[in-house]
Amino acid sequence: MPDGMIKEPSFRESVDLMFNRAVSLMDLEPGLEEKIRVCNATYTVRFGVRLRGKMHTFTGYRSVHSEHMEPVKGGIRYALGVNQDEVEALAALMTYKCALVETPFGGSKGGLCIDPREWEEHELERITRRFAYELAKRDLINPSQNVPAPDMGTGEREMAWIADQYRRMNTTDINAAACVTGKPPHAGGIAGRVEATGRGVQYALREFFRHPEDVAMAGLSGKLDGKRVIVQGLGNVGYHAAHFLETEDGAKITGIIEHDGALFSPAGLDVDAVRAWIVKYGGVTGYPDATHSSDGGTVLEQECDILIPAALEGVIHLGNVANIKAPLIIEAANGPVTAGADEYLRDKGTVIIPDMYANAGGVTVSYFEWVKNLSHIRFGRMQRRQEEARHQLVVDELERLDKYLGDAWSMTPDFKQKYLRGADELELVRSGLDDTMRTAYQSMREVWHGRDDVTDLRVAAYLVAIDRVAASYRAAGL
Ligand SMILES: NC(=O)c1ccc[n+]([C@@H]2O[C@H](COP(=O)([O-])OP(=O)(O)OC[C@H]3O[C@@H](n4cnc5c(N)ncnc54)[C@H](O)[C@@H]3O)[C@@H](O)[C@H]2O)c1
Repeated sequence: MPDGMIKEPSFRESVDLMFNRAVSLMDLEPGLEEKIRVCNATYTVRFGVRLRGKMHTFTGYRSVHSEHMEPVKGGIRYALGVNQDEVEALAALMTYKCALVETPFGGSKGGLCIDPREWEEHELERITRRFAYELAKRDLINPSQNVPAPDMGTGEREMAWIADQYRRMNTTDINAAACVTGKPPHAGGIAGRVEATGRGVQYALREFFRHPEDVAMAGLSGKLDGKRVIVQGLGNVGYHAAHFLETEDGAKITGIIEHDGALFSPAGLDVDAVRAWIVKYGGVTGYPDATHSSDGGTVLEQECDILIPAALEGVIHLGNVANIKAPLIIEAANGPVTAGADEYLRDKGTVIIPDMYANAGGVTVSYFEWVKNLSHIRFGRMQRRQEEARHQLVVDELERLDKYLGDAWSMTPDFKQKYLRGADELELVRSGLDDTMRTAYQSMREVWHGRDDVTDLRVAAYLVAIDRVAASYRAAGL
């Protein structure tokens, strides 16, 4: 967070400032700008759970930023610092993110003030079920109105509890599984959701590096191979991004910053080994094959090619921005750069791939999961229909061969299966995600390069997103 000396806007104000910068370049009809910007409603709940012999009171939030499309969508965060300003900022980012990647949702976000590490699993289950009950009875969890997902401090396990709680409260709702996404595969989830946000970060970087002019704007050249990367937060998003970049693109992860300090190794860290150490010991302290610093901030400021903040908001602020050396920052976390730091970096020429695009992989694959749940059909099978339509001639030919060859098909089972059953779910999810990340990048890029008054990707992303939200308000006649 900022040094005490420097007063910066809150997270929500920071998001609004970025929004206003984009709106000043648009020609929206009077009143529409405000309607889009404001948060529609935030529900605060305080509930008690009897644990360890006494009653504990917990505070939670669910904020609905925009219902221009329903259901609204956004994760549930478990962290001690959760507050109304934060959930409203995150809900607003969800509205713009969904519009940018064209998932048909409004924006929402929730949070519970809790340190999950302080509680046993069975205690967390009781707390989560009670929180889910409080939200579901007000339709703040509902397959057609409000669909949560994982965020910091939550994952598949919590989503399975939430889905089960909703199902118990709505036993006749045939679409109950679609009330939340990010569920484990055996509880209605979809392959590839856990990795989705980090995978999306990788796809976003691959798309960026497909455009040498864009790469040159960051003062870089070449491909991802050999690029020095520093990652802050080796949780769900940071780990998957770092793991895929290291193992599939040849990037060198030179720094990893965690809650208890940071590791640095110019030769490159073994991401899986660091992750295993964190899982075992709760942090990076003591990890043997790197230089350890108890002050994570020093590694954030190290030389590198790509900086990936993947933990908290507001980590690059007016107090440290002058020391940030990375020429390219990809915002895997939501809001890691404050509005003031953003302006400083823009003036310096640092290229920032903004959060609303960079971490949209999660909501994209959540959309696939929601569609899968509502369709009540195995995802691969549904996709097969499209495949078949596209390859109708091939399918006709296969059927003809089927009749002709009969049992002889057993000689080529893989070939036949591939065509007649469709690709497997993970393959489909990954290709759908890749396609989404490419298309969204193109839409931002057209604005970035196509308008003289647009000099950065963040404002380009806001322009595309706000334009789409405005169009849906106009269409609805509001
Ligand atoms: N999970 C998702 O699908 C998803 C989707 C979109 C955006 N995001 C955003 O990505 C960010 C991370 O989410 P996540 O799901 O990976 O959370 P997570 O809880 O899985 O991981 C967060 C990691 O950050 C570390 N951390 C905490 N405080 C830190 C500090 N001060 N310095 C360095 N590291 C610290 C934690 O120890 C943990 O390893 C958040 O901003 C979240 O809103 C997550």
